[in-house]
Amino acid sequence: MLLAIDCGNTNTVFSIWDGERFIATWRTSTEWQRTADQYYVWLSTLMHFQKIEADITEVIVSSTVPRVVFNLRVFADRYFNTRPIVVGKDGCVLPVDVRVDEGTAVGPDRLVNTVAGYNLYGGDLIVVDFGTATTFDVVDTDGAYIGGVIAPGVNLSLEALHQAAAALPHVDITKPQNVIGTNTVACMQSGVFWGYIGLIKEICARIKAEHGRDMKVISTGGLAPLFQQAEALFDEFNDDLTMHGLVVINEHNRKNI
Ligand SMILES: Nc1ncnc2c1ncn2[C@@H]1O[C@H](COP(=O)(O)OP(=O)(O)OP(=O)(O)O)[C@@H](O)[C@H]1O
Ligand SMILES: CC(C)(CO)[C@@H](O)C(=O)NCCC(=O)O
Ligand SMILES: [K+]
Repeated sequence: MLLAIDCGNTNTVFSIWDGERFIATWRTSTEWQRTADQYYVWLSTLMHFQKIEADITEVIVSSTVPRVVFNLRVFADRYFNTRPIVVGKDGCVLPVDVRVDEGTAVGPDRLVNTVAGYNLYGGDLIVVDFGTATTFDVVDTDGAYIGGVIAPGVNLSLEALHQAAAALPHVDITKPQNVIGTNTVACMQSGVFWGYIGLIKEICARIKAEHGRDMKVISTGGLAPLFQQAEALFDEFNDDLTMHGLVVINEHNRKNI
């Protein structure tokens, strides 16, 4: 079975793929100090608790945080006796082209989303991922990653207001009833929520105009449904998009060996 690991700047997700479906998914915070042994204690405890008996023989990693990769390599080697495939590193071939400025290190999560989007929905896509940052990945007709947009994440925007202004509290995102807030929290939620609706609409419209072809908009990440509920911004929502991309890239590389 395959263990797929998606490390974001905030959270790391582990999923076990049995060849047909994901039989389990667990989430932990991303901490570069965590050792191989700590990963194993955490993972084996959860597997035991949920009575999951998986014979893990393959590991694939996508990490937006370079420092965690070393310990995840040790983890795969020590506990599953396998060399992991690491997206964006030597030994990992992508099934799609990457057409960006020379020397640009595209976030591996964006490459994985591109592969997943093309595999599931075909070419000419905008993939919107609501993580620490909100990214828009543009997928060409042939599946190539051809660039995109990086915007501050939703929670990051709220946190930045709180950090920078003494009188602004810590606030969670929600869909406000009105645009005109009548208290501080409602004003902040309105700014970020409706500001984000505008940001998504404007960026997608401009990408479509620049690309000059019809495009589907695919969303992923926990916050996508919140925005979709206010306006039909996305053609599809797929919460497992990144994990699906890791499975596709793993199969592509194991075949190529
Ligand atoms: N309604 C909601 N209100 C506030 N936060 C939410 C809501 N729904 C989901 N979330 C948050 O969204 C997060 C899931 O997003 P996702 O996994 O895509 O990004 P992340 O793990 O936070 O970022 P990264 O991948 O960059 O580490 C969860 O951590 C959760 O806290
Ligand atoms: C933009 C993030 C932080 C989103 O997770 C990640 O994809 C990243 O660190 N990217 C590197 C720069 C780039 O993708 O062009
Ligand atoms: K993510």
